[in-house]
Amino acid sequence: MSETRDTIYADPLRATGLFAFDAKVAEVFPDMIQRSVPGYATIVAMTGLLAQRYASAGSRLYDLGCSLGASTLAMRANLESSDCRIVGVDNSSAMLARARQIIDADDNTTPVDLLCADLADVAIEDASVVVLNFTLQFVPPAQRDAVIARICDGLRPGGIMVLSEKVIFEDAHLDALNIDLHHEFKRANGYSDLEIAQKRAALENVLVPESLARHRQRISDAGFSACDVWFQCFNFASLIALK
Ligand SMILES: Nc1ncnc2c1ncn2[C@@H]1O[C@H](C[S@+](CC[C@H]([NH3+])C(=O)[O-])CC(=O)[O-])[C@@H](O)[C@H]1O
Ligand SMILES: O=C(O)C(=O)Cc1ccccc1
Repeated sequence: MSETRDTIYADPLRATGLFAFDAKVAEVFPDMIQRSVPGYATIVAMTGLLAQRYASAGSRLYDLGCSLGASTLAMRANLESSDCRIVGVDNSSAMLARARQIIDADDNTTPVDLLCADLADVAIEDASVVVLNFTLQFVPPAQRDAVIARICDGLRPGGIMVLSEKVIFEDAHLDALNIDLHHEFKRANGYSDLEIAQKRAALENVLVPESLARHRQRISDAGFSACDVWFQCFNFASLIALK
């Protein structure tokens, strides 16, 4: 299937207001995220391998902020444990409507429940794998401690959380360098300086990145026994946390 190209920020007249996961974004999302997030395809694919290793029989696997279900599909394709269910959660009805179509077209039979809800309100129960792939960065910072603590509480012992995020660097020079390298990555993927600047403005105070040290502290405070970065490219990183 050919992907619809993301031109949302190409025209100065069309750039209005804050970034939102509406129908226009849902339509171009696979192209947008692939051209905007270095390592995205690798992170999604490796999430499938992590799920294969950590899923336990009869447990639930959560994809929080599932968008079109990329991580859900990667986990579903790799699962070897019996009687698992995957629960995809997203608060964008436009994203979930498309996710439903994509998941129904997949011939794997592991059950997938899709919930249109705020991930902060969803019960996490009897989980072996919880994935937040570039989602916590959109949750208001004041809610983040409680979200990660509830995930830890809902995981079985031996379970895993995969947390992928845009991050900031404590050193101002490294921060500026990595932001610049990310913009170079977007330019190399065909985005113009105008598109990069307009999207950056739209994401201000909507996508709120934190440092890896902040994430590690929160994960430790929540009760996870171990955590570390398993992937990083510029200011995009993914951590695994073990219960
Ligand atoms: N509070 C919230 N509750 C539920 N969903 C939310 C919330 N806030 C934002 N979202 C949803 O989180 C998703 C973030 S995109 C995830 C990509 C996906 N994981 C992927 O691997 O393709 C990442 C990005 O676009 O940078 C969007 O679909 C939002 O609607
Ligand atoms: O495009 C960016 O600058 C990003 O930080 C990544 C991103 C990807 C998709 C939606 C929102 C942000």
